[in-house]
Amino acid sequence: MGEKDVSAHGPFQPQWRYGSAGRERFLRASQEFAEFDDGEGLPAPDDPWYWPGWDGPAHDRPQRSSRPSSARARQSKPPGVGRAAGPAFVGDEVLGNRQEPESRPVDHNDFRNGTTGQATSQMADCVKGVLSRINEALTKLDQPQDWEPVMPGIGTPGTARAQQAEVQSAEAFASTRPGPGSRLSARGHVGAKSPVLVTPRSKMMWRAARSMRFFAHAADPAGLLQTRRLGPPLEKPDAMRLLIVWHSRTGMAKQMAEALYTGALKAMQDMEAAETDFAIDMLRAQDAQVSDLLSAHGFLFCAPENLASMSGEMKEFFDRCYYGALGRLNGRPVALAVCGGSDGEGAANQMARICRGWRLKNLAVPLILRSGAQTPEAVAAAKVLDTSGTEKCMDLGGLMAAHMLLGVP
Ligand SMILES: Cc1cc2nc3c(=O)[nH]c(=O)nc-3n(C[C@H](O)[C@H](O)[C@H](O)COP(=O)(O)O)c2cc1C
Repeated sequence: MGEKDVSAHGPFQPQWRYGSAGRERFLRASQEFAEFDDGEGLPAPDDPWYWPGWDGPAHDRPQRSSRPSSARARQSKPPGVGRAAGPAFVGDEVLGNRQEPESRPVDHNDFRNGTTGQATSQMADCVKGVLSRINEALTKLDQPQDWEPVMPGIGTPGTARAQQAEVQSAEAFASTRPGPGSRLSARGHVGAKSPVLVTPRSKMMWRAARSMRFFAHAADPAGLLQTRRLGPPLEKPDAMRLLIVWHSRTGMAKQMAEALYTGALKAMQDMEAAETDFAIDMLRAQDAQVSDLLSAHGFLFCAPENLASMSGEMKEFFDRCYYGALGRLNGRPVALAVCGGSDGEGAANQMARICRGWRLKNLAVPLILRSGAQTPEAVAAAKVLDTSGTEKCMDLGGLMAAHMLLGVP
């Protein structure tokens, strides 16, 4: 069978499948459609919305039958009213924007007025109402810092307020965290200098960080495994470091630590080591952190004996840092200096045992100096380190510095 020759049938002719009755129905439907779509709102030839092929402007066309169409009958509209008078969209009904056709301004070229503009302002009012109701509910619930409805463009109910609430909640959280971690307060998150845009994403990130801190806090509530440096960055971060940690109540151990420092510095100068190559950090026990231990290559611990033990503050330093540094200091050199009234062995043994736990290499037997204080008055009095004691401490400090600078294994 050959290919069908469509040209043989001439131009396209609609085939009325249902005969004259079907054709009648089609024409009636077409007319109803034209009636429904026609009206005052139709474009004129000089209208930018007018396009060629349209069957001319409304006034050129024959008047339609005044018989209301079935569509109009359903909508109970007055006859002769065009499309613009009908409900523009369902939002009009919802927002109560329905107006009588005569009073309703229609300008298809100006979307700021007429249907679109009115509906938009109505919607904005509606949203504002919803936001104010949310605010009201939150105030009743007394948790405004957890939810802050913000809608840009139609009035932001206080970005500054949201920031303030966030800072408050963060500070409240930070204040509940004991230990060194509390210094990492919310100030780092919401800085006072730079403005912070509170967005859903920033809130999400902040809450995620808070959750992580919460779980970290739950896993290590006392901060015993805290290794991050708190405070200013290290000076000379690339240098070899000698760390002197000390505590003193009446001044003797402090002078011993200073003599240790002087001796180490002198050895460094004698060996012509550059300042950039060798750093000596002297920290009071309460200020020393795990990060200080980890960044040091050698240690001098100096403390008095109190009640046959090392002093409480020195013990607190070891307690606080022991597990955070455990296994990370192996093989580094250490030397101990202790002062006592008549003894000092107990404190020296305790510190030496801790250093063994850290697997530090003991460079010398503990230096123990005795002040001879026996009475309460003598114990409470300020101490002065004599020349002999100073020299011994300087020798120990110099020994440690030389050992480190020579790189003795
Ligand atoms: C509460 C207290 C307890 C002390 N217990 C001892 C002790 O058990 N054995 C000892 O030899 N000296 C003891 N002393 C004396 C101090 O160790 C001594 O005065 C030391 O020089 C103090 O060092 P500092 O000046 O650095 O604080 C004690 C002192 C105080 C205040």
